[in-house]
Amino acid sequence: MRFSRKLLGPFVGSLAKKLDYYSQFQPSSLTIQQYLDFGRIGTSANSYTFLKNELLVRLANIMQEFTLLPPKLLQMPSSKMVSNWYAESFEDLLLFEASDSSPEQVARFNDQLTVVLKRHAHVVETMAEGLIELRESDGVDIASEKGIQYFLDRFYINRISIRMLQNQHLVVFGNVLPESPRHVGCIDPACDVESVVYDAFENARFLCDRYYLTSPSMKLEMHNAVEKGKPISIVAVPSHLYHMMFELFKNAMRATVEYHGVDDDLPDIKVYVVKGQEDLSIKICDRGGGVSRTILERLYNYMYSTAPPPPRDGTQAPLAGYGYGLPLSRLYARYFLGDLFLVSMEGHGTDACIYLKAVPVEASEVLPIYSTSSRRNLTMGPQVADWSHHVPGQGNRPAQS
Ligand SMILES: Nc1ncnc2c1ncn2[C@@H]1O[C@H](COP(=O)(O)OP(=O)(O)OP(=O)(O)O)[C@@H](O)[C@H]1O
Repeated sequence: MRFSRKLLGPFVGSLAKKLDYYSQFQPSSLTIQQYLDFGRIGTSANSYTFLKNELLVRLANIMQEFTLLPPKLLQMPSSKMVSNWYAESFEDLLLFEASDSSPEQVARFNDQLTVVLKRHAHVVETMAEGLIELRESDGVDIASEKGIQYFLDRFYINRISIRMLQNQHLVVFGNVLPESPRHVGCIDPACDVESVVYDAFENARFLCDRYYLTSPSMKLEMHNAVEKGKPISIVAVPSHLYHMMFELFKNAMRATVEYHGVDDDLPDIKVYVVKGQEDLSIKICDRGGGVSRTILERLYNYMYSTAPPPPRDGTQAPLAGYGYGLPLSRLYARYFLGDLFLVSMEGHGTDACIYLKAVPVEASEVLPIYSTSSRRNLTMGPQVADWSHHVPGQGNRPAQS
């Protein structure tokens, strides 16, 4: 039975009850090693049994948080579309709740997963449109903006994790072909970091050349501190690493060309890749003029970009657009307990650093849990600052109660 969503709030009736039920459970974090082991020795029936429950749990946890977004944002056409997609997918997967794990059921489930993956393909852009619609219609107050920022980090990392589970199952046990015979699902047990770096650089350079008719070169240094002199490889999802590198290269190239001008000799982008016992570290250094500390704080904000907005008809792949490159890349890094941050010197350039866990048993999924604290953070107002400092241009104001 389909639940009617047109008349009431986002999630109503029996759907809301099922959401309440599944959101009581915490998502089960897996390590890359567990993904790998299961991909090698698991069976499709076991994978199906785990997934049909885990997907409902992960969806329910985030859908509950969705309902706590500012009502004005939930009323925007694009946000409504996204919430409908989630409700439809949750209902689609509920159909398998009580079913057995016969090969016919598993095949039906795999077909359903394909539909769900396709339905959610444009969630990021559509949610971004929802924010633009909100800004254009009404503006956003600081309390709401903080809550939205907190939600989007959780929403997108949840989405990354759900797609990981689905893709992994469909490649290992369904009809989707792996990228190479070496891959286990979407994981490469011997991901060649150098070739991912080159791939990302060349593709970013292609966009940069097309947009500015020039682009900086790259100087790459690799250092394997674990197996001296050997190429660096790690167990990783190459598409995630590629995504981060591509976004950081686009930013470094844009900053370099805009700071030096198209006619100048452009300074190289320097890249260092080091594999240690615990971390794989990558540093991308540009001389694109850097940013001030005030601006640096805002760069992970989903509502911040200095680039003109991308065309809405999708005609041309822009070099920069919604301002999602950095926040999303940081989520890809954090998803398996890595991190990404920028160090900048205004007037000179920026270093972007990525850290990934080099040991697959330590690379554990970071997943949002719907809880009292998440409810509070989503709905809380701005924090009252308890430090005294002079705000330029505002004079000395009486303390606010
Ligand atoms: N290396 C850098 N040097 C200087 N400024 C930077 C650098 N990296 C990012 N920025 C600034 O941060 C802003 C946000 O970057 P981000 O990658 O999140 O979004 P974007 O590049 O504007 O758009 P897109 O969504 O296409 O990535 C950029 O618009 C730019 O002003």
